Amino acid sequence: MASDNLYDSSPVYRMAAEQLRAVAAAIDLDPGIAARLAVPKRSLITGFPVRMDDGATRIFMGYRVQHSLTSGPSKGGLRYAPSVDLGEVAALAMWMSWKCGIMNLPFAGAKGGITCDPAALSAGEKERVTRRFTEEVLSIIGPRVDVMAPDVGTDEQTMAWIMDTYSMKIGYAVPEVVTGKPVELGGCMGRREATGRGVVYCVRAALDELHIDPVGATAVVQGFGNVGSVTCEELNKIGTKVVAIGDRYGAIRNAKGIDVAALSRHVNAPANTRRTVVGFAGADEIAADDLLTTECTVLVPAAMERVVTETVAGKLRCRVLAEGANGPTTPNADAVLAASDIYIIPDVLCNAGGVTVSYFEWVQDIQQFMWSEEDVNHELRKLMMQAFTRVRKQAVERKLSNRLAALSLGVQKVATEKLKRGLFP
Ligand SMILES: NC(=O)C1=CN([C@@H]2O[C@H](COP(=O)(O)OP(=O)(O)OC[C@H]3O[C@@H](n4cnc5c(N)ncnc54)[C@H](OP(=O)(O)O)[C@@H]3O)[C@@H](O)[C@H]2O)C=CC1
Ligand SMILES: O=C(O)CCC(=O)C(=O)O
Repeated sequence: MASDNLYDSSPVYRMAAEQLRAVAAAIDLDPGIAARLAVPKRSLITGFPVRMDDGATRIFMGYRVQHSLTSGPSKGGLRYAPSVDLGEVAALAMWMSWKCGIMNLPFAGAKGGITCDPAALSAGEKERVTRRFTEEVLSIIGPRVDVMAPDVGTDEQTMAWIMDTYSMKIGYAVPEVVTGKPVELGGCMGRREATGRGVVYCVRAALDELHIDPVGATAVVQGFGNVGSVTCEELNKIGTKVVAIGDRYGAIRNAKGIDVAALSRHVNAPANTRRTVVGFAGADEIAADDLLTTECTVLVPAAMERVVTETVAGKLRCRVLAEGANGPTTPNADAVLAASDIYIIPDVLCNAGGVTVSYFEWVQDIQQFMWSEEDVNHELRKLMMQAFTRVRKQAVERKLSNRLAALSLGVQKVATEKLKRGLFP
């Protein structure tokens, strides 16, 4: 039977909806609330024209999905990638709601995206795409409505263009309309590093629980962008060697440990136009398909969704799966992993450092009082470890997997707020 839910054509959205059904069953969620939470509050779809460098006009598809507005302004990143569609963005928005709930942040979930390959756009084209998209979503964003941040394919510069476009419309500077912007424009110290730092705080806590010394442990990381590269640096700081890293173009391996600083220089070298890890002299190239199944203590997917499939799950050779990316593990893979001794740190907890420091940034911009990086990192660690403890307590007391425990805390918080506001008279 054809579905009347227009998000359902996306496998990523179906995966998020399946997770929600599993949580609803596990915590005996009110069916009316469960049905409400399964569908985003509102979505804006826009096809908009941009003049390209060669003079041609190209139409881009952009999306902003606000999963909920119950808990405060909606919050979540903006993604530029070829895979972007309505369903992917809706799933990511739903996950943001649960993530903000787990972290006790006064936000609801949102996400946005533009279908494009950012590597194929010039800086000027990217700026025009960003500014035009901002104009298109102007009526549904704002510091008290919906606050964007970076995600795959976007960065501090993208946020600066959004802030500028919005501020020009309002007539004065509104730094709190986005987070993850340059520090010079009201950005927060440590926001760029926050997601990777949070991942490694969680890894450290998991290794402690498993009585594994991080010194001498090994890691494999998929993705060497914002989250992946900082995760590698932070893993090195706790004594864990990164033995394999991959990106869109391939993967590399060095059993003695990859020199992360040298790899960053290789990736950012002007001659490396694809900014890829491939070709790095300090490691051997391996088949991209072999990356996730390389033997290691900690595996960190930090790229895209649904990479740990049922087949891959059966071949994993790690002790800890730390989900830096959103949605890297499919529900079928979860079923396989449940029968293994792999310790999963689920995405909605593991990568929550980014939105947590975004919250600090929003607070600082509103108060016009900026914190030191030391204060930011101290508060980040405190909130991440409190959430980690809450999730583990829920898992142990309710006999749930870490994923169901984390999701159930997030879902329950949003559901309680909805019920208290009296949406079901
Ligand atoms: N930025 C943030 O603060 C947060 C990000 N996340 C999540 O973390 C993940 C990574 O985001 P972020 O680091 O910001 O994004 P970036 O754009 O900075 O980096 C993405 C990385 O993933 C790689 N990649 C893209 N597609 C593939 C693929 N098909 N196979 C292998 N590698 C691929 C990219 O390679 P290449 O450069 O070759 O394209 C790049 O190395 C996403 O799931 C995002 O939603 C979660 C919380 C916060
Ligand atoms: O920092 C933010 O507001 C959102 C980060 C994000 O997009 C995510 O956690 O997936």
